[in-house]
Amino acid sequence: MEQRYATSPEHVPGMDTAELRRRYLVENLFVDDEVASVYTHHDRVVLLGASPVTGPISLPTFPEIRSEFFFEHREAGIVNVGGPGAVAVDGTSYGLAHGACLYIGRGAVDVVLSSSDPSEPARFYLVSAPAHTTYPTTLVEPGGGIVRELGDALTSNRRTLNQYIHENGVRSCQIVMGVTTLHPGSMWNTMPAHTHDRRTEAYLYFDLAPEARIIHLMGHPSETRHLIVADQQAIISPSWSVHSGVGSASYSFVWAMAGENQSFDDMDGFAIADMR
Ligand SMILES: O=C(O)C(=O)C[C@H](O)C(=O)CO
Ligand SMILES: [Zn+2]
Repeated sequence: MEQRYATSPEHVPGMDTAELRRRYLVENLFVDDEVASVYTHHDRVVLLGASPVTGPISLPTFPEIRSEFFFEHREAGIVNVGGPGAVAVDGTSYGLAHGACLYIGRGAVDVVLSSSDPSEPARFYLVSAPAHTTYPTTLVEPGGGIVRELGDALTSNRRTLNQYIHENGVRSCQIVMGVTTLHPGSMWNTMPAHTHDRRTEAYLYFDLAPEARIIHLMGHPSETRHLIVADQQAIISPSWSVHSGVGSASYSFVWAMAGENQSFDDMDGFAIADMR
């Protein structure tokens, strides 16, 4: 499991492109028949990617989390960004279509990930945080949860948010998770941008054409930097960082948060005119 220690906004101005990418961009989450994992010390969030091709993958535990099994002290949300697949949790199988979300509560022992068709493998993206109690493992179908329409075609930011795991829906200890899909012709996500100093957030961009890229903005609003991001790559966004992007083609992204509270609207917005 790759370890990424926490950073502060004062570190960012001194970083070159390679260091920004090494600290905040997760490039290779999906390797056939493997589990890739990154532990960020921002709110102790774990990002994990699994792509079962030749057979099912049993979710391992990792020495870095000092747990007998992965969910001994943790919970997670999983979104499938690949072909259809299934996740079996202690013997109960949940089918995950492309874009579906599964919440797995603390205490699940045996988690097995599989693809329905090896020629179109599932790609399971998992975001996990420490959990103090157990909530029921629950599946949300693509397009489910609370739906919010934001932005306007005239400002190229019309988008639909599906809130899957949140305080008024599928319950969790810390994880808040959903998917945002840009409408045709709209390219800007999360603009106007915001921070939420009480939560770390991670984005995973998906359904982006292979040759297309996202220009993702990060950093303190008064000192932003950008990352050029390809399909199925993730961003770690510390609590002090804006997280917003513009695509060179249409795309969706999984957003997930953990931290002090689960209040989606607890954010501090910034007009673009005030950003640097
Ligand atoms: O398009 C958006 O705006 C988002 O999806 C915003 C994220 O959900 C987010 O940043 C939540 O804090
Ligand atoms: Zn946010």
